Amino acid sequence: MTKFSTRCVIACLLTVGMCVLQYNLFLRKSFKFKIWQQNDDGGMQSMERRLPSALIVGVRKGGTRALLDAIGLHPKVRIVRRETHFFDSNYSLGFDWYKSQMPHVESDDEVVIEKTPAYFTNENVPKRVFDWNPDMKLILIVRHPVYRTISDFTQVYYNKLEQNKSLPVLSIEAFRTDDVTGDESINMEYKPMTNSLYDVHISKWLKYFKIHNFLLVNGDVFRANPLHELRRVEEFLGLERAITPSQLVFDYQKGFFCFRKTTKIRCLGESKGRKHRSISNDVIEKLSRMFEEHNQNFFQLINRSFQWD
Ligand SMILES: Nc1ncnc2c1ncn2[C@@H]1O[C@H](COP(=O)(O)OS(=O)(=O)O)[C@@H](OP(=O)(O)O)[C@H]1O
Repeated sequence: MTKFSTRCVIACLLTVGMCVLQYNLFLRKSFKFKIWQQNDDGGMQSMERRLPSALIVGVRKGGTRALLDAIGLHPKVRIVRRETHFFDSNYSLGFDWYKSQMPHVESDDEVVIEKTPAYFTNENVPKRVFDWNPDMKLILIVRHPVYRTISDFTQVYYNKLEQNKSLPVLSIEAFRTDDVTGDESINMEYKPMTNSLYDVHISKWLKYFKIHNFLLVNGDVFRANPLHELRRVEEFLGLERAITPSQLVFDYQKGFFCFRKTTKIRCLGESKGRKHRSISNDVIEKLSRMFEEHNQNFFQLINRSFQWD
């Protein structure tokens, strides 16, 4: 190659390099200084991640997954698909790790939201969340405690079945009998039962947060009429009403609502809404009696009541 053509190649490369640099600077300026990269579809995707400003903290089997998916229909909401378990199990991994789990955001008015139902019942979580962000928006979706317990028990039952372990019987696991008095009480070592003692768990949160940090979502109403509760969530998150009835599609076969973001309709997986283990009326009545006092305490703590008769 002659000296002249080498110079030409170098000049061309420099020009292309300058153009790429200018283009990047232009993108950063016009997209509020965020770093963008090309995604698989050829479009541009922001590389910025942001920690959540709202958490769905529970309750387990309350409808947390459906609520997360449904609020994710809102154009200004970015959801964290997997349960990060950051504030309970993965805290030692640090906030950089937590941030790496977050979705990409494109504008400052987007709300990032995460759900890990184990947060509600873990003793360490309230203080950790409060120390990090005392203004955190906390969403708690609760459900009739008796049916939540049966749902939790059903999940545990099928997990054990899959692992070829011995299968539990709810009436044996749920209660304890006092050797002296013969009185029966809740087995405080059995999680499907203790997870339903909402008063016990919310008390631990209220040592740090005020009740107005919480939005209480009625899981039984949400399941039958999601939009009713979604409007409350939109308001709580400071968002405009944007989720439309046409995005909530009832699937008659499943007996649940599915969610339409673009053209695709997404229903929840097999482990949600599966047939519950059959429980006798006697056991259901006993469960109701045992939860009654806890429910009343819970209503006092949250200044609201639910129809859980
Ligand atoms: N739209 C829609 N689709 C499917 N399932 C729905 C929906 N809305 C509410 N639910 C109820 O959600 C219950 C599961 O709750 P979670 O998602 O919180 O469970 S988990 O704790 O994450 O395992 C699940 O409980 P079970 O019916 O007992 O399985 C459902 O009743």
